[in-house]
Amino acid sequence: MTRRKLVAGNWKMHGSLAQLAELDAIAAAARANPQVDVAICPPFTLIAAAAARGDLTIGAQDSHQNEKGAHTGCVSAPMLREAGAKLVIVGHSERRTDQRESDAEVYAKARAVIAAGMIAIVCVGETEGERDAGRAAEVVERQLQGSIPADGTATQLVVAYEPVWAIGTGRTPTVGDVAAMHASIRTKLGDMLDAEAEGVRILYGGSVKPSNAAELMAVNNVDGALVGGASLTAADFVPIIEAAARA
Ligand SMILES: O=C[C@H](O)COP(=O)(O)O
Repeated sequence: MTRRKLVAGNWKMHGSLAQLAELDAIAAAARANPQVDVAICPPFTLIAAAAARGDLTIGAQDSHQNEKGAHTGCVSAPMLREAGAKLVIVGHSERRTDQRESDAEVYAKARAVIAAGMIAIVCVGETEGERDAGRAAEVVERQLQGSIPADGTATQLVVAYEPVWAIGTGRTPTVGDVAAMHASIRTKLGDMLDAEAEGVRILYGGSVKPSNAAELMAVNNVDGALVGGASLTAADFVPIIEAAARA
């Protein structure tokens, strides 16, 4: 099956109204490479302004699992959609660590995002210690089992494999390790989602740069990238979009 590649930028806790100027060149690259889906996920405060700027797909980095309620400081999926978000990252390893999010919470958040009519990008990935102990595949399988809503459709569900030790470090797994993990994720999705699994895009994330994007995007079952640091400027992000378009 042919899956459209998705290149999503996660700005994390970076950015400002002034930095939204970067989106113009990113949007131009998205228009020039229509075979690739492109998105930027800025902080909550910038979503509405980013979405109002033009036709680039804008996402969020987290969502609460409830539609509304007494949850000070939180933002719900319907609120994100109203602000202009079309997709939401859930279960990023930084939230699993910093906010101690469990698989069950990530599952509930993914369901809320899908129920609000958006795409959920569910993140999974092992720590360095887990990989060194030979437990990477087992850890990722457990995260998938606990975090992925089995009632989702392929069009509203994306998985991002992000080895924690590769995030922001400049280190990446070998192409062979990426291929093995993405194949194992595809198999697990098949067990959970039956035929729907073939359409689910599996992104690779963790130190994706212009210099390594082409080889990563060419790996079997790599359907795009979730990019952190290199998504902050058009100069770095556009070549990654172009590499995905060529893959
Ligand atoms: O969500 C993005 C990832 O955490 C990757 O971040 P990075 O590209 O800065 O390593």
